[in-house]
Amino acid sequence: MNILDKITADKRKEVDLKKSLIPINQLEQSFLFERQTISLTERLKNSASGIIAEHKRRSPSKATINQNLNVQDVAKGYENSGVCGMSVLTDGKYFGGSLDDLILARASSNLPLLRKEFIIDQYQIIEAKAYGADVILLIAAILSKEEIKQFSTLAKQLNLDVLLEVHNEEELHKSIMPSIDMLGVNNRNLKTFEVSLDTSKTLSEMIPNDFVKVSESGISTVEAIKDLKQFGYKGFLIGENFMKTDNPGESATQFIQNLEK
Ligand SMILES: O=P(O)(O)OC[C@@H](O)[C@@H](O)c1c[nH]c2ccccc12
Repeated sequence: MNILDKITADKRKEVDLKKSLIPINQLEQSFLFERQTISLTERLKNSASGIIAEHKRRSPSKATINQNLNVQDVAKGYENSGVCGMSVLTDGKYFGGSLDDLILARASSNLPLLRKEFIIDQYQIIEAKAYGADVILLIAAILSKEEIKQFSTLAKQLNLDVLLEVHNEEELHKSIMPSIDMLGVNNRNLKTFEVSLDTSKTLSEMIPNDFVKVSESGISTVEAIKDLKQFGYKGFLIGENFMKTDNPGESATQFIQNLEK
């Protein structure tokens, strides 16, 4: 079993348990369920920097990135830095995140928020909305074409944007459909953790122009962004490079200043 198989097997158990504890109609009563969502896709189209900054304490590939920060401070810092959006890991077991992180980020910033989660059930999409997300992530490697269609259609009905993540050509081909807003290419192979920005570069020309292209993972320099922009990328998802510092918001501020020079 590779790590992605393990994560999804655990996730199924977690979601089944949650479903038995908190029914969907209870989630729909959250006051955040009625909130007007903000489109990350539109922001990225009109942004010079295109940075989406992530809150990530740890990951299967890195045991500790930063455990000492307060998610509200991170969210405020990111907002002040001028990033386009924030990604919040909500997986507990492998990434040390939670839905509380999402709600706290919502309470302390007006950025479009991406729920960074391994979505394998429609329940998690309703949950994302109930906890204040604006965008969901769908990972092609763990979903069938039919699931991608169903899940993205539900997200659109809830006014959530959809970022569909791929890592290779096969995943890309099964994912291209009108209910997707953004196509993210993960430079990290989630099965082996190998990282290469060449993945974004190679897949870029196969992505139709009507999707906003996002390059994810392993980005740590402004040069990398300038390079990826030549391949049509509009969005850049950065986690560790900011989170490994004492002040991620300040790091993002400096990064964006350097990008604009
Ligand atoms: O910390 P990095 O290398 O900048 O990566 C951020 C983000 O792309 C990464 O956390 C990520 C991309 N896709 C995912 C899917 C699940 C969990 C995490 C991820």
